[in-house]
Amino acid sequence: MKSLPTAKQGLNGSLIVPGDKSISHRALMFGAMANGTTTILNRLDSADVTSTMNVLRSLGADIDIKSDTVTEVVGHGIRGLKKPNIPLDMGNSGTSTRLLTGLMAGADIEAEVHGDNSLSKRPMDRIIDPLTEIGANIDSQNGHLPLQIHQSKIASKFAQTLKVGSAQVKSSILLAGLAAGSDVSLTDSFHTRNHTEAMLPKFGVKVDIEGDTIHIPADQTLQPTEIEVPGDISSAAFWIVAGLITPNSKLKIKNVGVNETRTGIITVLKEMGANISIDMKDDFGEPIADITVTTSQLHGIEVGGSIIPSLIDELPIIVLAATQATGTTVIKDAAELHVKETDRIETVQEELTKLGADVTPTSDGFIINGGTPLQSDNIHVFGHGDHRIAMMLSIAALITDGSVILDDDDSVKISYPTFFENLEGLV
Ligand SMILES: O=C(O)C1=C[C@@H](OP(=O)(O)O)[C@@H](O)[C@H](O)C1
Ligand SMILES: C=C(OP(=O)(O)O)C(=O)O
Repeated sequence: MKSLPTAKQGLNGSLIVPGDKSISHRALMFGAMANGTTTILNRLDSADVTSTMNVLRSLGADIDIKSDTVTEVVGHGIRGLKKPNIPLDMGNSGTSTRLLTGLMAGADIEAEVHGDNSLSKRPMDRIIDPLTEIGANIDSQNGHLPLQIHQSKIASKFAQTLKVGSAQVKSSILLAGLAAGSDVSLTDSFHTRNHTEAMLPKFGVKVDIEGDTIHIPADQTLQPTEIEVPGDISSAAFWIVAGLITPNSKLKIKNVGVNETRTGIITVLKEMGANISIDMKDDFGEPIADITVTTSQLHGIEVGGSIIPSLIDELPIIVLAATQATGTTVIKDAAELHVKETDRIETVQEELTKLGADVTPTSDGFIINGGTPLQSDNIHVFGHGDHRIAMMLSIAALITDGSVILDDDDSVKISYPTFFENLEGLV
C-alpha cells in the first residue's frame, strides 16, 4: 500500500530510466547461445529479466553480475545448452516464456515450463501452434501453462507468416529455427518490435531482411559480443506523459531507446498536440535519444491500425493522457490488451473511472471523453498486480487534487524497480 504524491509545483528536471526490458532479455538469451563471454552494459535489473537469467542458468549458462551496470554471460554454444533438472519458473514474464520455449524446442531440450497466476492465464497456443507446425512437441493445459516441451525435431527448412501481431511469437519461431540450425523465413506484416533480428547480427548471425520477410540461413553459430542496452521507452513513457499533463512542467528523459518499432507513443502524443523534442545521440546499434517534454494542451484523436504494435505497452498511459485532452480519443485494434499481465482494457477503465475519468471500454480499445479533472479524496486504486497499471495510476495521482492510495505497489519490480524512487525525486 502506498500513498501517492501529487505534483503541485510541476515536474522539472531530468532523469535516466533503466535499461530496455525487451533488449535485456534478448542480450542474455543470445549470450547464453554464444560460445564465450558476452558483456551486457546497462542491463535492466528487474523481476522479469531475473526470470530469464534463472532459466538460462538452469540451461547451463554462467551469468555473472559484475556490477550495477555490467553483466557477463558465459555461453557454451547452442549445443552446450542442457536439459534442466528442475521445472522452469518464468514468473510473470510473457517474453521469457515465449522466447525461451522456442529456443528450447529448437535446441531439442526437454523441459517443464511454469509461471505465476497472471502468466498462467495468458495464451500460449500462439507459440505452440506455429512451433508444432515446424516439428516441436509441446503439451499444454488447453493452450496455457504449464507446458511440457518434449523431444522435438524441427524442420531443416521452413517458411511461415506471423498470424498474431506479436514480437514474442515472431522471436519464438526465429529462435526455434536458429537453435535447430534450420533455414528460416518468417514474414511479419505487423512490423512488431524488431530487437531480435536487429541484435542477432551483432552476435555474428546472418540475417537478411527483404520487405516484411526475415531470413536466417541454416547452421548459424553465435559469437560473443558486447551489448549496450538503451533506456526503456516503455518506462520513459510514464515521465513523458507526466510532463505533458502536469501544469508547469519540463522534463528531460535521457538515453532512451527510440527504435522506430517502439516509438508509436511519440507519434501519437505529437498528433495530440504534445510539445516533445527528440535529441538523437550516438547510436550503439539501437538508436538513442534524449527526450524533452513540456506541459501541453492535448486534443483527442483516433489511434488504431498498424501503429498499435509500436505502442502496445504504452496504451494504459496513453489513455491517461487522453483523459486530459480536449475532445474524444478513440483507441481501436488493440484487442491484444486483453491478454497482457491483466486484461488492460478492463483494468485501465475500472481504475481511471474511480478517479473521475470518462473511459468506455470497447472490444478492442477505449473511447475516452477528455477534459475531466481527476478527483480524489482518499480514493484507493488497485494495480491488479500489473506493473504498467500501477505506474499509470501513480502518474494519474500527480494531477489529482487530493490523496490517492495505491493498494499494490510491489508490481513495479517487474519492469521498473526504481520507479517510486524516481517519482519521489521529481515531486
Ligand atoms: O518481444 C518483446 O520483448 C515484447 C513484446 C510485446 O508483446 P507481444 O509481442 O506479445 O505483443 C510486449 O507487450 C512485451 O512487453 C515485450
Ligand atoms: C506485456 C508485458 O510483458 P510480458 O509480455 O513480457 O509479460 C509488459 O511488459 O507490459
